[in-house]
Amino acid sequence: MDEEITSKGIIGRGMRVLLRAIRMEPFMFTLGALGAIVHSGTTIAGAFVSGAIVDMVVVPSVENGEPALAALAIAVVVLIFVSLLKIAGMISRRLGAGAMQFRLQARHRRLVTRRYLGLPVSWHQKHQTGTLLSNANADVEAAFVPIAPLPFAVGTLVMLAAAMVALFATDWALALVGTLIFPALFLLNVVYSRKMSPRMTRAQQLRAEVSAVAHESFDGALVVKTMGREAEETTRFNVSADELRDSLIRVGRLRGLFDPIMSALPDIGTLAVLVVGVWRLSSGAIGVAEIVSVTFLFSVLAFPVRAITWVLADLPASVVGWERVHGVLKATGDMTYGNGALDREGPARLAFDSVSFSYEDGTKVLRDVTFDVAPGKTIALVGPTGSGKSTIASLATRLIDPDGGVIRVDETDSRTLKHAELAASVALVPQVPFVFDDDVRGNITLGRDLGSSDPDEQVWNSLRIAQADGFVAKLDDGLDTQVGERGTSLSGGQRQRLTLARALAGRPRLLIMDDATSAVDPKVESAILAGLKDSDNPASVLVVAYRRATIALADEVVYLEGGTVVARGSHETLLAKVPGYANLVTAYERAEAERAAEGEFIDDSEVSA
Ligand SMILES: Nc1ncnc2c1ncn2[C@@H]1O[C@H](COP(=O)(O)OP(=O)(O)OP(=O)(O)O)[C@@H](O)[C@H]1O
Repeated sequence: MDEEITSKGIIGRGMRVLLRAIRMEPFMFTLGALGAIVHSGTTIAGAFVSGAIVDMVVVPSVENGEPALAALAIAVVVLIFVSLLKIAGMISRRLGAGAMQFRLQARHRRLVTRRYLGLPVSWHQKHQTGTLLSNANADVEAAFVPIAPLPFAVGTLVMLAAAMVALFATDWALALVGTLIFPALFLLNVVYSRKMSPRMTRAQQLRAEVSAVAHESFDGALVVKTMGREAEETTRFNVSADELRDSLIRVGRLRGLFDPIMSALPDIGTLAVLVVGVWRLSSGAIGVAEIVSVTFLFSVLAFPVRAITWVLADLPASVVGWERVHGVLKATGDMTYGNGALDREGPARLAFDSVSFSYEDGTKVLRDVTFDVAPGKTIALVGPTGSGKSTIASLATRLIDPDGGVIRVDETDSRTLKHAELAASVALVPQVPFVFDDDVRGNITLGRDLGSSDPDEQVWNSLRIAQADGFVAKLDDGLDTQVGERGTSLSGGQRQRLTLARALAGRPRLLIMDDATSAVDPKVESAILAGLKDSDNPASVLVVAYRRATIALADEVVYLEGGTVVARGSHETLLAKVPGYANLVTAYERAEAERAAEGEFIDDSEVSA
């Protein structure tokens, strides 16, 4: 994604981002821009009111030796009126600009996050989590930074145009100074943003890199600590952080060089106005009031002109941020859905019909896989590592789609089901359990309507079948106990059982367990499978199994080797007839006995009644 972002045509691309932002927030932009125009108009008016005051109050007072009180009173009223208008303009400009910027940021954070959830697993596997965090945060912010000064800049443009008209109306020689200074300001701004663009692009990329490295270090904290790699990991982070620092210093250095030049130009203008003005005054072409007005005009212009600089200076970062955000928003690979619906009651049927699948690298992982799980039956999926068991689990839950063949739930091709229909009937309990930073109840319900008059009763029911009710009852606050990042740390087996209870709480009609009870004591695992069969909502089960006891509880075994179904039948038949299967199960049994001897399931052997 990053390679596509170049500094070519940055102003044009930046303007397109701004126009898109204006189209998305027309009301707030209008409020801000109108406020800015009023502010600019009153600033120019202020310059000419000052000139008029010199002409009508100061000069007559000096000439007559007594204050021109009536004119002074009028001047005060006009000045107060102009100032009040200016204040109102400023408030409206700031409100409009602020609301526009923060609303756009919030909206795009939501869009990016929603897009992440919509994109398929394959897309996520290709993108680092740190980069995704940076897209949703730093990039969204950067994309809309120029929005804050945008209405001000628009107002300033109007002000510059009005100032030019006023200058020409006053005196051509003074107008000449303006025609030199104003374009020079623009030119400088353009040069600045051209030079800044590649520096900003690099800084933004490095920001994402720092975030990715940091995320990986935190995620792998356990490995880093146990392997004693803290120093190396810190160095890796420091290298990234130093690179970002240097890159930001390069940005700052350029800003430091251009900023003073940009503030100095209007002052040079003021100086030129004084020189030209004195010459014009001596030749009688203009009066003192005109010189005061124009000098005042140049001095009040110095600050607003910076607003244009702010917008242009932040354009490169905005373009980079926006293009990274847009990269996520336009990412394709979405799954398509049909209108099909499934029954809501009774165990479901799952059928794989000549299914083949390859990951993006092109190697075929599954070939012509055909098997079915009849309603209410438990099928054990057994096979050596890498034979394709997890891939079958992902296909059955439609995390991925097959390249060939059909997967049917009941009698319906799962690709023709409407969105979320499959999730209502089929639940996956993954290999690696995930516990949210929430209480036990929240982790089980996930905010779903469990369709029960007593949701807690249903939560306890699921915990019971998952053999998790015992340890949850012993937690200090029961279902209210915080688990996950902020709360109680759970053992591996407890996390697995909580994840299983979460799947069960949705009363699935088909349960796919992908090695989901590997950290659970074998006795507990058997109790779970037995409980599933006896439950009030019996489901069909496809279980990736290793243990003889688990396999023995299944109605049938599907044995995979190298992505194809080699045999299917009862455990005893396969044991007797398929040497590969017999070797594998015996090897598992030996490994299991070693794990038990090492006391691996010590915290996890409690079986509830
Ligand atoms: N995201 C991926 N991209 C590319 N190849 C993958 C991906 N996931 C798995 N594979 C490959 O697909 C094959 C099947 O993997 P899968 O995880 O389905 O096997 P498995 O039988 O579940 O293995 P295990 O028992 O070790 O969990 C393996 O060769 C694996 O390297």
